[in-house]
Amino acid sequence: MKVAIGSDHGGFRLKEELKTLLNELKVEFHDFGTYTSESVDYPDISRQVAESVAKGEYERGIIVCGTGIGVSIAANKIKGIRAALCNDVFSAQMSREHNDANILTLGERVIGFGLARMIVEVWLNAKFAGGRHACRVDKIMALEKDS
Ligand SMILES: O=C(CO)[C@H](O)[C@H](O)[C@H](O)COP(=O)(O)O
Repeated sequence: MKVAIGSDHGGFRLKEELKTLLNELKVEFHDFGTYTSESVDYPDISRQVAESVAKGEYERGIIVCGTGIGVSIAANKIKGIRAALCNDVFSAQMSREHNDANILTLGERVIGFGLARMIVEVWLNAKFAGGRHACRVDKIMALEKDS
C-alpha cells in the first residue's frame, strides 16, 4: 500500500512520529509536508494529500493538524475523498469497515503519540466490510454529483 502523509505546523511532530511508524511497518509513503514547525495554512497541505489520493497516486492518506478538524473539512471538499477524523481506535476501525475512509486525520494537540500510532496501525489494516455499507457509501459519493 502507498500512503500520502502531510500536516500543518500543529501536526508536524506527530507526522514525523508517524513516518517512523510507517517505516517500521514497511509501508511506502510520500511526505507532502510541512517540513518544519513554522506556521503554514492547513488547507494547502490537506489539498495536496487529498488530490493525490483522489487521483489514485496513493491508496490512502494521513493528515495531521492541531485537532484534525481543519484538515478533515478541507480534504472532504475534494471529489472522491472520504476523510475521517479519528482520535480513538474504535472510530478508526469503523471508518474503514463502514465508511471506506480513504483519508485518516488526527489531532496532535488532542491525543498522545502512543495512541496515534495504534490508531494508524488499526486504520491501515482494517478492511471495508461492503454489504449494507456499500450502498450507503455510494449514496455519500452521489452527494458530490447532486449538490
Ligand atoms: O485546523 C485546525 C483546527 O481545525 C488545526 O488545529 C490547526 O492546526 C490550527 O488551527 C492551527 O492553529 P495555530 O494557532 O495557527 O497554531
